[in-house]
Amino acid sequence: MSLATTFLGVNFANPFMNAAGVMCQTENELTSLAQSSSGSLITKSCTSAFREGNPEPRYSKAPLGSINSMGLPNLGFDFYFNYAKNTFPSVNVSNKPIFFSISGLSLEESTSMAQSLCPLATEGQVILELNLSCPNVPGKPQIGYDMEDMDRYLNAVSSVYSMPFGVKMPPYFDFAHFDSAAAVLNKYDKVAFVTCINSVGNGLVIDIDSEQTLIRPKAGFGGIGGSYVLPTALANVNAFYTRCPGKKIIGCGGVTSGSEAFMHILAGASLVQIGTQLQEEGVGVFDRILSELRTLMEKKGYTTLSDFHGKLKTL
Ligand SMILES: CC(C)(C)CCc1c(C(=O)O)[nH]c(=O)[nH]c1=O
Repeated sequence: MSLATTFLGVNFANPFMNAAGVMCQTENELTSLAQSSSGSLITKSCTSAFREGNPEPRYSKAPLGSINSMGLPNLGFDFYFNYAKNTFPSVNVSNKPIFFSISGLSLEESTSMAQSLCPLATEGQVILELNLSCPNVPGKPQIGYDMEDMDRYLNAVSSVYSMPFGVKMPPYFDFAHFDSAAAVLNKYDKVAFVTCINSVGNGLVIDIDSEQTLIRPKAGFGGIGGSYVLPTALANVNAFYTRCPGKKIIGCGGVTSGSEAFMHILAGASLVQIGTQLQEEGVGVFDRILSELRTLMEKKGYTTLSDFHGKLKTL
């Protein structure tokens, strides 16, 4: 029985990692992930400069998951670049790969960061995940929801970034959108993987006792994660798995146990990110979910991930 897998030519001891944004903003958090049982890790989406982010409370647990409007708090590109280049190798006791998330506030900022990151990627030290939920100009929807802007973004990054990279996609809910988003991604061979999904945007969770919102920013509106989003996450994983045959899929959304991880892999995910459950449970979640997935595979007679990867059956 092995949970090992190869992704973009790199060996992973297991398919699990954190979702960008969760437990990956500071050096201590990143090192805690580096020394956890995860197969890999990813940094908090960064901007060029340090960002304070939104006023707290900006994250809250909710009955079936979580809500957040963090506002992109991060220590700035240089911090994560130096962490990946200099600090990570010294704390990476299990030689696990590290992903690097970028979310510039403009096409120019993201392109500039990608260009600066490229040397580290060519040395095989990082894998870029470009966050397409990044903000657009006010009045326009996030990049992932504007196909022309997404095309321009990928064209700009591809022209300065010489290595394969991936994109973090917002959730889609309409077959016309699965089709049009996949059509844009399939124009770029350098887009080697697609991470589905980011949080389901602008939900509203209400506390009935206080009659208040749970978070302060945006009048309580925020991205929804956790069990609430599992069916949408699985649909997006499978929709892009079938529409982008030349690309790998990373699944993210609603993974709280080995069962949901199994579903993501069955739907087409090669790696699986854990967000809300990691935030709530801590890094022990990786040990628990690894054990649960092993037990489930044993019960089903599977010995490797490829025995069931992408093999979802329809009726
Ligand atoms: C939502 C943005 C602030 C534009 C990007 C960062 C981000 C955040 C965040 O930092 O608020 N939260 C998420 O659930 N997903 C994200 O991609």
